[in-house]
Amino acid sequence: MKRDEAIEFLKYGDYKDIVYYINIINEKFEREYITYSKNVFIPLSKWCRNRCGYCIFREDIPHLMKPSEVKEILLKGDKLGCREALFTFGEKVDENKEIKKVLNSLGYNNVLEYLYDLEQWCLSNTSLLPHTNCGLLSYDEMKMLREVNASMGLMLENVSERLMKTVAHKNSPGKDPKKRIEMIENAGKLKIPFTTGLLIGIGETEEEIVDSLLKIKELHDKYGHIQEVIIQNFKPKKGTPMENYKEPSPIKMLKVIIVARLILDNTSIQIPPNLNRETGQLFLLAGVDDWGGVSPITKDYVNPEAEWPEIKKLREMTEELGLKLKMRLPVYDKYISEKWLSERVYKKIVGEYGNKKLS
Ligand SMILES: O=c1nc2n(C[C@H](O)[C@H](O)[C@H](O)CO)c3cc(O)ccc3cc-2c(=O)[nH]1
Ligand SMILES: C[C@H]1O[C@@H](n2cnc3c(N)ncnc32)[C@H](O)[C@@H]1O
Ligand code: MET
Ligand code: SF4
Repeated sequence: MKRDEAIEFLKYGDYKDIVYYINIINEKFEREYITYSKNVFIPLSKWCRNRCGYCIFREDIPHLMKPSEVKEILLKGDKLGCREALFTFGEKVDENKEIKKVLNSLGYNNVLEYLYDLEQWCLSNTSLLPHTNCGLLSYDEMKMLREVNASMGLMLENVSERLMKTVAHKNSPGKDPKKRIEMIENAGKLKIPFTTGLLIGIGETEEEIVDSLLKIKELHDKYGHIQEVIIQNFKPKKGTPMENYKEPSPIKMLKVIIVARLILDNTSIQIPPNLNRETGQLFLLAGVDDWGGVSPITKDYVNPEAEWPEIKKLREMTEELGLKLKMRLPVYDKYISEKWLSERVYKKIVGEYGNKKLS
């Protein structure tokens, strides 16, 4: 889909245009399965150097989870059949002096050394595979974490520089699209299976949505590492600067998903089911093929009000459309190879799941 056509459709497309494109999508993209990843969410620290206008996750208190707390969640998740350890936390939390002190007392110089140790422990002691999404990282930092991660992620959010001056990102230097694009590009150079995505409804224009998708496509064409793109709908949170902003309508989301599907070719498109309880099922009609991480024990700390549907419910929602629900690992099947994974993670996956079917 060309840029102009996509913008025109997002702005003026009516019900006939929507049906027209949905038909094209379903002729072109055959699907049998909709995937999800059974995970535990580990919010290592909620302090963050940024202050995004939409974020309820961030806390001023400089807190860091203890090793014992992290291990307890990992072991509990392991017992319940989870296969992903999602480490999502504030950006550059060791810029905070008190967090730095705690890290030093644990014997670490910085938070990524601590994270590496926890992820290493996770690989050695559980069947879970780490996925890190903690904001901006340098080339060398990602190179180090690649050893112990099955995949990593960073939301582009949007390619718009303009948003850096609005309530969404004016207090968040880490949301500068130049820096985010650089990190996604570095992940490609390092051959890290990568998750990125857009946050829809934070004051962006239709042009900016299309340009963000085209940028992700460009990076993927160059490196082949984007395993999935999350189309995340903004949900207003009480007490945040954007609490009175409207969330995107279901039709807006449907149109963005259509455009994403037609721009991104075969890259998976993820819709979080807890943020789209009523509408998620309809989005499958437009080419969504992944429900993302779903947890039986931990909440979505980024959207704490939005409960996870049970796997049983997710299966019903999927099967009603004649599709099948399939569990995946945090790394998509097509990236499970020595090219895309460290020796350690690759061997763990092949050894542990090689002859077993995930259900
Ligand atoms: O529970 C959540 N999981 C989130 N995840 C987890 C995601 O659903 C899975 O971890 C990946 O699909 C890997 O399996 C993210 C992962 C990223 O790399 C980037 C952004 C997100 C955003 C969220 C989120 O808001 N809530
Ligand atoms: C982890 C990811 O969660 C998203 N995120 C942060 N706050 C919100 C919100 N209020 N609604 C929906 N998504 C949000 C951002 O895109 C971030 O990168
Ligand atoms: N703080 C990181 C970011 O916004 C991780 C997700 S938000 C909790 O990129
Ligand atoms: S969305 Fe991420 S970067 Fe922004 S304030 Fe929240 S934790 Fe920090």
